[in-house]
Amino acid sequence: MDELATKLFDVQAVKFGSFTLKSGQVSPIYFDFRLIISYPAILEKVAGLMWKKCADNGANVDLICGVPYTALPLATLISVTNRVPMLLRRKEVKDYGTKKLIEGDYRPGMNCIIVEDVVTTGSSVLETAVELRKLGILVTHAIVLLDRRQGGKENLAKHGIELSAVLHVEEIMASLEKQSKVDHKVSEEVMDFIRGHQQSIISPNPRLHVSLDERRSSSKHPVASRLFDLMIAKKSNLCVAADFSSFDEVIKLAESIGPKIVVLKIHVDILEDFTLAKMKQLKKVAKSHEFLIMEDRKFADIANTVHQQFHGGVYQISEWADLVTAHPLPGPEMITHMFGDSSSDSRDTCGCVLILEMSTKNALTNPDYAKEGAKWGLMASDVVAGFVAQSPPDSDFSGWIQFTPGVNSASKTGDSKGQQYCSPAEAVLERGADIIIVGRGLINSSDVVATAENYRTEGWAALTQRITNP
Ligand SMILES: O=c1ccn([C@@H]2O[C@H](COP(=O)(O)O)[C@@H](O)[C@H]2O)c(=O)[nH]1
Repeated sequence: MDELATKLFDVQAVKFGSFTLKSGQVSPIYFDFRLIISYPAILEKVAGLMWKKCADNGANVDLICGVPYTALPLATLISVTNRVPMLLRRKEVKDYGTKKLIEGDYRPGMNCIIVEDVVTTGSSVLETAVELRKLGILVTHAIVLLDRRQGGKENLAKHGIELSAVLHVEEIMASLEKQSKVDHKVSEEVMDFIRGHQQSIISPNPRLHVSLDERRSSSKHPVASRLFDLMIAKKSNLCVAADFSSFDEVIKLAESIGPKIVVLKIHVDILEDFTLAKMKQLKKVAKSHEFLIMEDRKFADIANTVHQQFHGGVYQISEWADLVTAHPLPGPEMITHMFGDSSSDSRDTCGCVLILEMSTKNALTNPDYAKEGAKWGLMASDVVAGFVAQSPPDSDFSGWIQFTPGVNSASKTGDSKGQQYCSPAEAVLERGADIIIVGRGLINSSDVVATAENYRTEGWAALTQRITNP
């Protein structure tokens, strides 16, 4: 480390004086690592140490991505030397061609390590992580040549990113002082500045503050794309849970509130008078009022059984459901194979909605469960259109849609059987809901049309507020 610190000082990649940083602060030390490209031996040494740090930390690496621009040569060298594929993040979108911000070959669910030269607050690393996460790429580690120790490690940890640094500012100062490159006074001045300038950052969540149009273009499932279109066209994020035992009641409700909703959710197995002919009738209503039908089947068996439950039996769910819920409990293979093989038509006509968290008190769906389920969902982006949750999952992806049940404006607590409720605004603004699911709060009201309009207005206003005022 002494050798590296000296080399960086000698080529003036570490400078002392008075420097105005991006944040406006005036710093007594400046790291100009752009210079390293003029010294291939130093570049090679640094890239080697960074990759070693990464390997020592046991990070899972499928891809690496450099933060533009200074870290790009470092990332390229690491990529080529270690045969690890690289992604390129653009700073600005081109207004021609593919208009992509991230270039390269990737699949959702892949682990990407971010490579950076210097971290102060961590904001540049986070900006890159946000863009990668929008595409379903997992980002849990970043590797940096120098950590200025001004809060970056802590800030990134809050966003699920572990930062590893080859050098820390106090090591550089100690080393340069030991070798009489700087005197003790300068060293003290630098360390006082570092201690006095700890900074935090607030970061946009990858999904919560992105426009629906933009999310629609990153969505990977045709049913999710259709749902984004409906939300935009109908200015609605309302899904109604039509939990009646009579199919005629469901159809009557759908006819009256159809213009206000984007999804009608049913439990087909509680309908006493289910017939495929009545389902055809409901499909007609859904077509004319433009809403999707979600079967809240909550599949949770082995893939072979779920496949039969989905396609067969008396309900023939695959014939009519636009969305169907499933627990990730049985594992990723069930999710991948539930609709059949990759050529199955159902993959385009029906989207799986994974239940990552339940709304009930004492549910076993804890954060680790939700995190793992979300990861599996990302790996099956041709099957999964969204998820049911009470908070944004760790592995978030802006092309997915979050459905949040347990919404009821009239009850602050819940029912007497474990269900918990919150308001539409709380569901959207605090819990990350894109779509609010309202059941008894609407279907038991005396004027379902007026109540649907109230939920639609409140839910939509909250969603608009969240997008426009991050
Ligand atoms: O975690 C979950 C998952 C699904 N639900 C379903 O949503 C509705 C809620 O009905 P309310 O009358 O508004 O309580 C119902 O169909 C549940 O099966 C859920 O509540 N929680």
